[in-house]
Amino acid sequence: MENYSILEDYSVNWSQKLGTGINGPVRPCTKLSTGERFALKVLLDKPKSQTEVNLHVQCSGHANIVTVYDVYANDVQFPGEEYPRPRLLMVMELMDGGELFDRISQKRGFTEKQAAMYARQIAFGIQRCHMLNIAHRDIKPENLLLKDNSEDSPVKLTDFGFAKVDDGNLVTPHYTPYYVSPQVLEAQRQQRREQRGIIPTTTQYTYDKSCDMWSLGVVLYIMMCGYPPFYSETPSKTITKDMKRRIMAGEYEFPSDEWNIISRQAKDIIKGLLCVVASERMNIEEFLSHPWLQLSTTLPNMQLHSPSLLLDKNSFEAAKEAHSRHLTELRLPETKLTLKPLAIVDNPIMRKRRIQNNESLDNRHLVEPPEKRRTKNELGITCLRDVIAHCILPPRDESGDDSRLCLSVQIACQNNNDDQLLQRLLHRLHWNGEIFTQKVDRSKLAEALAKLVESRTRPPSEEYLKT
Ligand SMILES: Nc1ncnc2c1ncn2[C@@H]1O[C@H](COP(=O)(O)OP(=O)(O)OP(=O)(O)O)[C@@H](O)[C@H]1O
Repeated sequence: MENYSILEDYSVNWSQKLGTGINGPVRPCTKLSTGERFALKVLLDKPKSQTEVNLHVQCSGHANIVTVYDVYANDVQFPGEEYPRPRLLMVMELMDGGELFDRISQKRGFTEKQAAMYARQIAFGIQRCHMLNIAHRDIKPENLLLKDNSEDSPVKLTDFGFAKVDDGNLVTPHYTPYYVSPQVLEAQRQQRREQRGIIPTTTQYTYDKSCDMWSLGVVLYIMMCGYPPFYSETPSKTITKDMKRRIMAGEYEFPSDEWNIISRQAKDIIKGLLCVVASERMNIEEFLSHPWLQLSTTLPNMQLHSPSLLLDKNSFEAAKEAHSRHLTELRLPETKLTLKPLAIVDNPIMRKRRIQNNESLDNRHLVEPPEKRRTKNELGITCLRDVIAHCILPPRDESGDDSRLCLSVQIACQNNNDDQLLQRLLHRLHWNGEIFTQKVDRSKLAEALAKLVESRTRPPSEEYLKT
């Protein structure tokens, strides 16, 4: 990143726009030393933009990702502004060919084979991101640009404004049941509970990479037929309730008017992508090795209907808008609330419930009935699992220290207060009852707790049952 003025290296055409997004126009610029033309994206210098630039730079340098050449941190004052503001100026390769779908709409004789060629290129771009453990999270027609106006121009992925390092992805093939670590199973178990909405947990999980695959499915579907898989009967710019229900239920069709000329393999690959259950959705490697993408395969040479249908600007705009909204919803889990375990909640409703359950303070000295002890044990285990999950997938907004982990351990201790094994294993990891006095090895902690949970959840042996 350079701190000196961009104008020492480039001349910027501030009045021309190559395109406009939420961050304002992308403008053309020319390198002074070579006369070469580039595209300039200007972002307010904020943490979110720094992440965008960072992740884009990391993924850059691949044939199917728009290359970032230079980044400048300059104070820039635009007309109407009272003072210059710190901005990041990202110099990217110039994509002169426009958006992929605009090109397709102009094509005569667009075939399945050509669609497969584009799909492969988009997938290579996604593969690059996923290999770096980066989820793009905004794969949509507007972010698929063509290098130039030639027939064989490559398509490239751009706009890393929603990209993030995907540290919570549990659905890649590395987690096949045979190789899965207990920690991952633990986290998956918790995630399933969370998805069913049964028990609120303190940890968040994401399926970001698999969201990219879903989006790829939508893009591919549109490329094949010209309309989106999930649409509302009355075209609207927002995502309707009915559309949402269909998306959630994975209800889409291959209407015969457009799809009867399309191969079974193409439909098969789309089904693999538009699979509602994220863990069963095709991942990028599976996608790229699918027979439909092996260009040696003989694909129907029929002219697809998509170009003519994409020409209907109104319905295409509505489809793009709806897909964008769905992407926003897919990204929403980040803002989920975190809730306290029930055991430590102390509010009037909980107090009343406890009294109704004969758990009032007066009764505390009484020996608890066995089923209540079992519930207590379950609660203790849940808290231990919360700690394990915290170690494996720390909450996104966790600060650099262990304070939230310590809180989670304290809660687990309170709910497992008669467990000597727990006390001993924590002691070995330098737990003083409140904090870890040395930097704790989270994977060791998770592993030790997983063993403890396992020992407490193992069914009684047959021998024991006989007595
Ligand atoms: N490298 C490029 N070369 C040519 N045009 C570009 C380039 N990058 C972006 N554009 C054009 O500018 C538009 C906006 O770019 P981009 O999507 O990166 O901006 P954004 O402000 O993040 O937009 P969004 O609203 O999609 O999040 C693109 O849709 C495209 O038309």
